[in-house]
Amino acid sequence: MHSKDQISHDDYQKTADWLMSQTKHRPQVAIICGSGLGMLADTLKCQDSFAYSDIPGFPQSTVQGHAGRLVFGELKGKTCVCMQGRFHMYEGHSLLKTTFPVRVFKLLGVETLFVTNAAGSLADGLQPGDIMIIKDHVNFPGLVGLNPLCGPNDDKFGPRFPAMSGCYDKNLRCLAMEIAKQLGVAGLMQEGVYAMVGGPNFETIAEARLLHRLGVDAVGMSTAPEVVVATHCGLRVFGLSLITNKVVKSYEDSDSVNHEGVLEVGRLRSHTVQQLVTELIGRMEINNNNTNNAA
Ligand SMILES: O=P(O)(O)O[C@@H]1C[C@H](O)[C@@H](CO)O1
Ligand code: HPA
Repeated sequence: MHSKDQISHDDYQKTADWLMSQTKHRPQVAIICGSGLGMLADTLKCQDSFAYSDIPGFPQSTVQGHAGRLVFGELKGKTCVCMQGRFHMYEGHSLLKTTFPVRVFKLLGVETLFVTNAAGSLADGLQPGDIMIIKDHVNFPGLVGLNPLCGPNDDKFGPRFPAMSGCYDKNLRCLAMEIAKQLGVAGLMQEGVYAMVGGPNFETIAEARLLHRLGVDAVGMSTAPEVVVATHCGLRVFGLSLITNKVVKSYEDSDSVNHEGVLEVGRLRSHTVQQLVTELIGRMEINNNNTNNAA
């Protein structure tokens, strides 16, 4: 990794300190909103919000459907911070920039990270509009060395060789399914494996077939680097993929996916995703094992 790509502990701390000087909220939960899912942030009470362009050190969002605002507020008695817009590798950000907010959240005292994304389904049982609870991921860029943890390890955040088994918290996954039953939306939900590809192009048919054979249930262009960095620094993680399209796996199929269609399904399911996340945040216990929470 080139030294100009490095971000020092002080750089993260400066951004965290600036945010703490601008808001009284001390978040326990951080939520990253996927494409078309930014409305989650609108439900926070007593909001303080900041354009990414005003936050020292923050990258900028360039993708349609990612507003570029950090929103602090209360949800069901928990203090939250919500990213209305995330950063993707394909936008040209380094992976450390892509995941910059996650370490800032850690320094703000966050103990649980919620990640949401839009994804295409490979599993036959997952239809557009379904919601997949992420059980595990395949980090394709990571497997070939495109990993935000490459380069010198920052021991203050976590170990050189962090385990990734169990990185999607099992208790939260079970609670989410229980809540889905109570909300009457269990029929839309199942657990599955998410794979991150680099994008920005959608998959070829041969790539789709390969992913399917490898056991991938849904594919997207984000999330894995954020989860790797969150797990490295000890955050508990919960993830949801909104299935926005079926990935074309047949040469006979004339369908093709586009970003507008992805955003449209996001709008259609926004209410359900919002209900699920809100209930889950309300009912989950906070461990307060993030020592920075004293701030
Ligand atoms: O930010 P997410 O992962 O939800 O965005 C997905 C992947 C691409 O950025 C975009 C394609 O439509 O949606
Ligand atoms: N492939 C990759 N990323 C995506 C897709 C897809 O089919 N749908 C939404 N994000």
